[in-house]
Amino acid sequence: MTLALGCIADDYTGASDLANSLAKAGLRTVQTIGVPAAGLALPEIDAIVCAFKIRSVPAADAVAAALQAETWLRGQGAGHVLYKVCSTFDSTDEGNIGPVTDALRARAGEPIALVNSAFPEAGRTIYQGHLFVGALPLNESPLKDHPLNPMTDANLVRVLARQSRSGVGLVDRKTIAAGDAAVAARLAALVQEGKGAAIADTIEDADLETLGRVAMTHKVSTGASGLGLGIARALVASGRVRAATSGSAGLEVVGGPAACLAGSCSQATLGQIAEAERIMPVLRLDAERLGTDGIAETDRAIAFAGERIGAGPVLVASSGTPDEVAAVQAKFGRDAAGHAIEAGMARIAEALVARGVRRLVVAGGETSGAVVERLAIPAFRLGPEIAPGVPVLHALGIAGGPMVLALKSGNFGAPTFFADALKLMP
Ligand SMILES: Nc1ncnc2c1ncn2[C@@H]1O[C@H](COP(=O)(O)OP(=O)(O)O)[C@@H](O)[C@H]1O
Ligand SMILES: O=C(O)[C@@H](O)C(=O)COP(=O)(O)O
Repeated sequence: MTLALGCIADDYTGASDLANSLAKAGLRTVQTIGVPAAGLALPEIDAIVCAFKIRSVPAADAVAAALQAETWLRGQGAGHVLYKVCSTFDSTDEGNIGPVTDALRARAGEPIALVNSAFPEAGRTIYQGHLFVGALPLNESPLKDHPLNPMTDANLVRVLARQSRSGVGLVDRKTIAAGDAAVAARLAALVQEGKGAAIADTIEDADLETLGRVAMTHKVSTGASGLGLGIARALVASGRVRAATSGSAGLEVVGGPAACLAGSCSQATLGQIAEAERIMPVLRLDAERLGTDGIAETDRAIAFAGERIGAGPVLVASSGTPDEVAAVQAKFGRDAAGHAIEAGMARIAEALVARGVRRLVVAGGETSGAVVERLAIPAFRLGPEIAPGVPVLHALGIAGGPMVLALKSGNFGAPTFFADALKLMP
């Protein structure tokens, strides 16, 4: 197997979002959880997305994981490695986008890395280095209230510079509209100025196609699904990959009980939980009690779901409003609160799978990471798309028969997302 593209994703929902974009562009794609064990049989594929949970861990740990994956992906033949980050640039001044990009670039011996988190299909655009979420600058969007990485500056050149060893420059829209040679010349000029990373503007998919072609002339880049799409289209257009009619599988019946878990506190997920209350039993966890008496609170959820899953899907949610999140964080601290709640969600998932659940929907990137790690699923192949950036995932390499999951980025999906997902997970 020779890979056309190797990807390292900083969270699990982001990984499936990217894998979905690559598959839609015709690349045969598999998502692995970390670097897979040597024995895992992979089908003939064009791209691998190695999913990690390294968005909110200490920078040194994120760098170590990414470098390990880079070595493995290069060993599989990947000429280009894309570091997949969130389209809303989720990070703090400590990292981890800057430290990992610096490390991957140094490892590849490249003078500069293109960095672009745009995903126009999901409303993420970049102009003069400023990231917009729909019509709002990042710092005015709901991301300002993210429980782990509140985004308070829309200027990605500044945001990345604060967390990078290298200087950061801008490739503006006018340069991108002028084409590949103009972008290459701008990157060369930035290298002369001593910059090691370049934020690139993007308003529409055509910009991503230019950036994808230019990225492929380098060994490493950093971006979200949009840049992945640009790179995939460049690979197909250049003839390096023959596009499959569809890089993902169609609808497959798995059957058995279904459950949904929500740990995202995004506005989108809060709305989706409210909507789900119209069609399925919903248990709202007491987040504070998860911190003080996690076993009792998760036992309550396991009993609630266990009594009902025979009759239809159920939803268990820890999600809270910004004020509720602030209160829990004031009591336990930001990281400890997040860890305790994630551990609770993982325990509930494990118990529900032990009770026969084979169809599982999880909302939230960190939450999905905690759940998938606990379930020890080594890899996924792609199923149909539920919403932009959210595919159905078929578990590979597990015992106990087929299992499907949907790992939803907190911000993604229509208000009816939980029902939409279950419809495509029969
Ligand atoms: N009620 C709550 N109070 C405080 N933190 C919470 C609450 N519910 C969930 N969390 C934590 O908030 C974080 C949400 O992150 P994540 O799951 O990645 O969602 P998103 O996809 O929206 O970023 C997780 O660490 C989760 O454990
Ligand atoms: O790029 C994106 O927006 C998503 O792929 C993603 O990474 C979302 O992260 P979470 O919101 O933490 O799920």
